[in-house]
Amino acid sequence: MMQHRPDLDSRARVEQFVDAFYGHVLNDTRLAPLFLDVAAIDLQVHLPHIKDYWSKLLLGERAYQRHTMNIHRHLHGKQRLTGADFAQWLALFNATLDQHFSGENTEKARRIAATIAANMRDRLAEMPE
Ligand code: HEM
Repeated sequence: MMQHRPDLDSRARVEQFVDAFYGHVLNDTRLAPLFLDVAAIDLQVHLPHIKDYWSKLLLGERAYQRHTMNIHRHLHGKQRLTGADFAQWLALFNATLDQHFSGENTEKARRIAATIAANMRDRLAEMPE
């Protein structure tokens, strides 16, 4: 029997999703070093921003007001983000959704992530070496 999976329809669900997604990302041999070595993020600071970000996009919360593109430009300046990096990021994002969530907002999250990832990848690719 197909297990019932909840939708990303509350702050608590979005937080669960982000924690599960980062569980994958921070164990991924391609992506983990970008977070832990290149950017050397403090998870206690970073994760609340990511939770605010997805709560804004999926639930219309207003807390997130930061310039995500500039943050990735800065990262890209330290170590170039490749098409393969973006493909892996998106694969883990979708795999996390497949495992735990389903429904309208879950599908919306897939569409938004794919659009923003492609846009970010293309804009960064235009940056001079
Ligand atoms: C190759 C793919 C990606 C990698 C390796 C990556 C990596 C990172 C890293 C290392 C940071 C922390 C930067 C810092 O604080 O110095 C960050 C921040 C962030 N990323 Fe990404 N990212 C990727 C794609 C994306 C995409 C596609 C999105 C959105 C759909 C996204 C959303 C964010 C957000 C919201 C922040 C938080 C910025 C803040 O307000 O502090 N990232 N990312």
